[in-house]
Amino acid sequence: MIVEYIRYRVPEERQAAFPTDYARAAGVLARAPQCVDYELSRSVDEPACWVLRITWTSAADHLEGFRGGDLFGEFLAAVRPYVPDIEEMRHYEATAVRGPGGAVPTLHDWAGGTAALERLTRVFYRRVLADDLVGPLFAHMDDEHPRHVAMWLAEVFGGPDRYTRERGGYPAMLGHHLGKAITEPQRRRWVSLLLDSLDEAGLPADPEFRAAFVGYVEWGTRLAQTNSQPGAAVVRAAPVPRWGWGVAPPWTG
Ligand code: HEM
Repeated sequence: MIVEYIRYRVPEERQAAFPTDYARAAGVLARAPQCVDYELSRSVDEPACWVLRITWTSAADHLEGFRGGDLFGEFLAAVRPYVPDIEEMRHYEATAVRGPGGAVPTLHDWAGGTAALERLTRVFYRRVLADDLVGPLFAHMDDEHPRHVAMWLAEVFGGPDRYTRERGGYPAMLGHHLGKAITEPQRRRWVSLLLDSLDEAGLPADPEFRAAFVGYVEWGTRLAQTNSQPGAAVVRAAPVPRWGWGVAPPWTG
């Protein structure tokens, strides 16, 4: 993906029409398969200055696919009056310097920290061991297993990266599932036992937290199940995933 920034300084006489014309152009971007997303912002310090950010699937897709395609004529018709007002038009590549700020709590902190996740996994594995369908898979598990899984969840949910530093990170976690041949009924039981444990462990019950939690667990268990099949083609090295709030950040009233 590549990000294009277009900076405009729009003279007084064209400022009123600019947002309306760009709303028309945005309708074209919304239909363009090369466009991932876009955002137009206006400067509060200098209201004549506007910045349009467009994320394209690639620079070539923008320059050849979009500009050479059927939609470009319609796009250009909407923005042509403002071409002389462009001060900068460049493609930028994202760097590793990125991440969420402190304004939105991590799922780890919202859950109550690592202590809350340890409470959850203690309750969960008690239920797991008593379960006829998944219990036998865990018959030989270590006493520390619940704490290790809490450590994994803590890292995934934006807490300390202790599973990576102390337990071998993603490759180690993958290794625990290889060859286990987890079935779909077993995966589903694992998920429902974990979800049933949330209330008993006293984790937050707000819709946003529970939706994010379910999203991760559904994703993670499907990967674990796929990777556990004999002969599965697995991704052997990867960082521990980091899971966020998705489209519904925490409701703070
Ligand atoms: C989000 C999904 C999952 C996560 C985050 C997860 C996490 C983990 C972690 C971190 C370990 C290693 C613990 C350690 O370092 O000691 C592990 C081991 C294991 N997991 Fe999972 N797991 C998931 C899904 C599943 C599912 C769906 C099953 C089966 C129904 C399963 C069965 C096992 C088994 C059998 C082990 C090894 C137990 C032993 O040591 O004997 N996991 N899991």
